[in-house]
Amino acid sequence: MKIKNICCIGAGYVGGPTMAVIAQKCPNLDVTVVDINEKRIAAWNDPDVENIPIYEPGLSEIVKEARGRNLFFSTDVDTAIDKADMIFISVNTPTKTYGIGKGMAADLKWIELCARQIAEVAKNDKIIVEKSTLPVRTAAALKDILDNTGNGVKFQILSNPEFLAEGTAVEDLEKPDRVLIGGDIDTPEGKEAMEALVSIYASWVPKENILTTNVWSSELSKLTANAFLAQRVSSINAMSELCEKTGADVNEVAKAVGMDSRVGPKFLKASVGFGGSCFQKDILNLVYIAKTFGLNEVADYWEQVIIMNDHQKRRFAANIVKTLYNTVSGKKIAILGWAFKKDTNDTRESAAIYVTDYLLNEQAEILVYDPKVKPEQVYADLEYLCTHSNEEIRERVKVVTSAEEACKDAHAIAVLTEWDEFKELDWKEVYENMLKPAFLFDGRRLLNRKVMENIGFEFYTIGN
Ligand SMILES: NC(=O)C1=CN([C@@H]2O[C@H](COP(=O)(O)OP(=O)(O)OC[C@H]3O[C@@H](n4cnc5c(N)ncnc54)[C@H](O)[C@@H]3O)[C@@H](O)[C@H]2O)C=CC1
Ligand SMILES: O=C(O)[C@H]1O[C@H](OP(=O)(O)OP(=O)(O)OC[C@H]2O[C@@H](n3ccc(=O)[nH]c3=O)[C@H](O)[C@@H]2O)[C@H](O)[C@@H](O)[C@@H]1O
Repeated sequence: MKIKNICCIGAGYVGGPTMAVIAQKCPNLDVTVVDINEKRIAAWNDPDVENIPIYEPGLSEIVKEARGRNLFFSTDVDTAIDKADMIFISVNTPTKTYGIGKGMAADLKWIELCARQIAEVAKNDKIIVEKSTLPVRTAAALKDILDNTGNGVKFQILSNPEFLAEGTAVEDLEKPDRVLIGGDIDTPEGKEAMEALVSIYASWVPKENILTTNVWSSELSKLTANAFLAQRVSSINAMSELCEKTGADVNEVAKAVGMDSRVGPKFLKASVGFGGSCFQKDILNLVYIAKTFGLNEVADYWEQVIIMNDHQKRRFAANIVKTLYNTVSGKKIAILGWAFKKDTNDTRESAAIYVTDYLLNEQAEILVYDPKVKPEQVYADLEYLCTHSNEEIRERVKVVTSAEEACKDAHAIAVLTEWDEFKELDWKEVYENMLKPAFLFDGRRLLNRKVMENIGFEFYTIGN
């Protein structure tokens, strides 16, 4: 099957970068990314490519090269569906906030809306690709909707989960460890659809890195991969607390453990807790799926990863309060970094939100600085928790434009995102402009204890 037109529904952190790279690598394909969010599409089309809505190193250059040539951004979803031979669904699948499965299951309403819209519009056979992260067996539900509400045209459903990490999206897309494609391996039409998608990726990914499986394995592999990664972070974070009690250093422990080739060195960095839009939501979803099958031990096992992560965020914040003589009421605390990791402007589930909320409960005055996050996002993140009134948040939280400004006259600093620029700060000057004793809490193991203590800081870090 020859694919000429591709459409992607959802111009977010996955749809945007993924389609930009496909368009760049396959100039013979026309790629249209559509979204119902007009502001987002306008930003993707902004003549100044630096204003595209997602910050990822290297992304603006790719968009500049491909946009208008064979990469298009539009709000006209129907036309894009109609034209496309292959449709990627890359819409959000957040945790449900209502009804059955509230707080655990994935909310699939946007996925279902896409399926119904595709069924209504499609006039010829199409390949539908699940790019969003979905519960295992979602492809069956999609097929049901498409086949029962469509115009009699044929749909092949593939699962092609995305493994990119934010901050390194372009690199991950250009050199993926693997591309996973699940499909109906038992029918010629299924195999043909899988081959069509394989041939797109094969334009730049070595064939041996393209893995094909049945559709259920592919869907479940994505949830499993995120659960394993998050579990490593929770495992090392659990050890960080023990290190603090025993005089061991978690970085040394991680290095010693990670040098075992069976364990490997990656994802063993102790931190204030993992954030990001997916780890928590995908594990909760896994827990929910296990529970629905009555697999309570399986569910409990994975839920512990989240429990440990919540504990890590809470104990970091509690340590600030305890160290500042058991009260932060009216004290200025500088929060350095709001994004959930460096090199992204994404703040979803960022540890900074929860640490700040905890400190607001204790009536602290908060000054936030992040090089890529806009003030409105900081306020929106805190307001979303509904634990403090909007007035209180705006009164107690100020978002400033430099780290120096945030730290001036502060009682304490908390480093919550590992931005490179925080390493390069003139810490001596920062120290001089703070109230004394000057407390510094490093939630990222970014700074050198000896150097900071020599400057004069009361220094606290994770796992040491
Ligand atoms: N953010 C990440 O790094 C990764 C995310 N994923 C998964 O990819 C999926 C998308 O995630 P993100 O891109 O981060 O989400 P996002 O929230 O940034 O983007 C989703 C977009 O879909 C649009 N949308 C929703 N319903 C629509 C509809 N019916 N028609 C047109 N547009 C619609 C929304 O307006 C939004 O702009 C999720 O399932 C997520 O779990 C997978 C790997 C990495
Ligand atoms: O499904 C997804 O959304 C994606 O989730 C993660 O990617 P992402 O959340 O973008 O970023 P990570 O690099 O995994 O970091 C997640 C969180 O864990 C933290 N982390 C990571 C690694 C580590 O050793 N320690 C640690 O605290 C990070 O600071 C961050 O807060 C996975 O790494 C991707 O493979 C996956 O595609």
